[in-house]
Amino acid sequence: MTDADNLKRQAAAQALEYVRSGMKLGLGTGSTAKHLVDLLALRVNEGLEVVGVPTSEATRAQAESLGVPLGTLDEHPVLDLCIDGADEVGPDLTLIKGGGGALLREKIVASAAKQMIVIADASKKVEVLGTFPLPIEVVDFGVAAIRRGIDRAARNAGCHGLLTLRRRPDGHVFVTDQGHLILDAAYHSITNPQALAAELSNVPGVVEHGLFINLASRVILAGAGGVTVIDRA
Ligand SMILES: O=C(CO)[C@H](O)[C@H](O)COP(=O)(O)O
Repeated sequence: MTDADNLKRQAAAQALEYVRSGMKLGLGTGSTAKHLVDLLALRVNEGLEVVGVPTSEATRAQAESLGVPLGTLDEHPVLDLCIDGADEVGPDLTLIKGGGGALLREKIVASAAKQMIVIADASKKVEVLGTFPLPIEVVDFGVAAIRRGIDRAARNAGCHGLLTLRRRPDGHVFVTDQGHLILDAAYHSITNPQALAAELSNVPGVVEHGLFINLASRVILAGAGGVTVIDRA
């Protein structure tokens, strides 16, 4: 396991301390969430009783293969806790998410949870969001016009930068679990995430964006110096 992987696993292990039998749990997506599901499965095999609601087909497949009981958000519209990774953690626990392309389901699941715990290695903590390109999920219709709408909206919030259509490693266009496309926005510095989030949400064709505001209640960061838990004020 690499050092970074080891830190991700430490953060995931710490998050499991907050999981109790009987909980309905949102299960995140990505390499850190993958550790969480691995560790959760070990606890389930020891007798922990939970129902997981996965945020992606990848997480569903992993959890299913490990024997974690799963349900849908339609069956469990209120979750006790959601545990997920993040691409950046900014001030007031604002987040950029969607590096793995699951932002839409992740935001729906996090919004349905009474509490969201974010797990990450400490390198994800930033003073200003935006070094990580902001994923913006759009419909597959009129993408050139949607891009212009996004550019206008971003300017209104003091941001500008290149939008890149996300592709898979094999060069094919990346399509989300919900059948949409992702534009990755290289804004570099998002000084007013609330304003940008509001602007982007008003662009026709934008399904969701990767700014998570007022959703994370706790962040668990694992670094060389140990594990730090930060609660939202
Ligand atoms: O938002 C996400 C997926 O859509 C992930 O949580 C985010 O990309 C972090 O991934 P990782 O744990 O692999 O660094």
